[in-house]
Amino acid sequence: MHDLELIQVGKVYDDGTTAVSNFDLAVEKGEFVAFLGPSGCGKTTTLRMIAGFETITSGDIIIKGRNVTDVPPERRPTSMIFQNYALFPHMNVWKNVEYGLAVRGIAAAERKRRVGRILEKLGLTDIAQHRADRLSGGQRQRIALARGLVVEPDILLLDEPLGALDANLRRIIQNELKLLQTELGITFVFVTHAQSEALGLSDRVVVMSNGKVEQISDPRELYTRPQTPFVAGFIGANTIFEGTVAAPTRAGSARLDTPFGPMEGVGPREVATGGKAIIAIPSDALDVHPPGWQAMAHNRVEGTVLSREIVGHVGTLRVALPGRKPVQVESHVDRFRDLTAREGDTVVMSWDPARSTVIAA
Ligand SMILES: Nc1ncnc2c1ncn2[C@@H]1O[C@H](COP(=O)(O)OP(=O)(O)OP(=O)(O)O)[C@@H](O)[C@H]1O
Repeated sequence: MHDLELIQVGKVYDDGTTAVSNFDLAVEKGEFVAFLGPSGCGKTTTLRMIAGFETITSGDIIIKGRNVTDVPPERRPTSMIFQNYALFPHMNVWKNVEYGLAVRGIAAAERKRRVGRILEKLGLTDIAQHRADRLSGGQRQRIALARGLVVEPDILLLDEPLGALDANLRRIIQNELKLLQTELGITFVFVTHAQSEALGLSDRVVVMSNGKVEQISDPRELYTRPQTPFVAGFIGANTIFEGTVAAPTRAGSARLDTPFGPMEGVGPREVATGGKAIIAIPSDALDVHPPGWQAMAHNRVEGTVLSREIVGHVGTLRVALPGRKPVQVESHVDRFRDLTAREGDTVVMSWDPARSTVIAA
């Protein structure tokens, strides 16, 4: 049995805005799933529908085998943590964390036991008597987390919980969050528009655009095998060429005719001969050679070096091609050492067909 299932879930707001359509997802117990996508794509709406704060217009939401579509938020086995934490400013930390238990009618002795335990787990015991509005962003975030966890939910829903923190604190709390999730074995559903956060923390990422699911994959597959043009453009730093499918050359791969010559890549999805398609190449899959390099007749593109930069361990080369935006090659600095090309030089870029993906456009 899944912890959470969304079956063809849709949401049309009263003013006619379609926020989410045909959303299908099944989440295992203990999984960490992130909803990732640009602003307005429907992430928060979906999370709020799971929590029960928003009604759904179509489909069903099943939690642990039970259809909760008509169950109010306080009777769902979920807890939600908001970006602004929504703490009671005048109450102390203990009271903030205890509140949800009191609302649920949990007896005083049990409340004391649970609050004490969760404050200890999150390192908040020493500030239990401090007022919430006198605390730092990191402390407030932990209190919000304690408040969500103290009710012992099956599913913790987190809406951009780290959005208000500075980069350093964000990293620290990301680590804590991941450790806590692994330790408690609770299912986490996390909304973010920060790609690194989604890819770094989750077991699976749901990429959304315009209220629709584009792809549900583990982070690695999202990087290496985008399934839609949107994902290819949104995740990582892919170079994308447009073309027409010349022939599915062999099982699982396809060849495209493009303005930059023939290109071959893995085509995990059905792509019809003669149809429009794109090929996506991760920036670190590109090899750079001197002009005149001819070892491959396909998957080779010639351009002019615009810039060459090394920051830490990463080398970046920007290469201009006629009639399109520059191509970015990223690589570990070691691979750049032997590269003599400088600004203005002609280079040939090539890549292994197995590392590029053909997607129907
Ligand atoms: N109460 C509402 N009434 C009408 N439209 C709404 C309402 N809330 C959200 N929307 C619209 O629904 C769409 C999805 O919004 P939602 O907040 O779910 O997106 P999001 O991906 O979470 O965005 P963000 O990252 O900016 O929070 C948007 O077009 C938004 O304007």
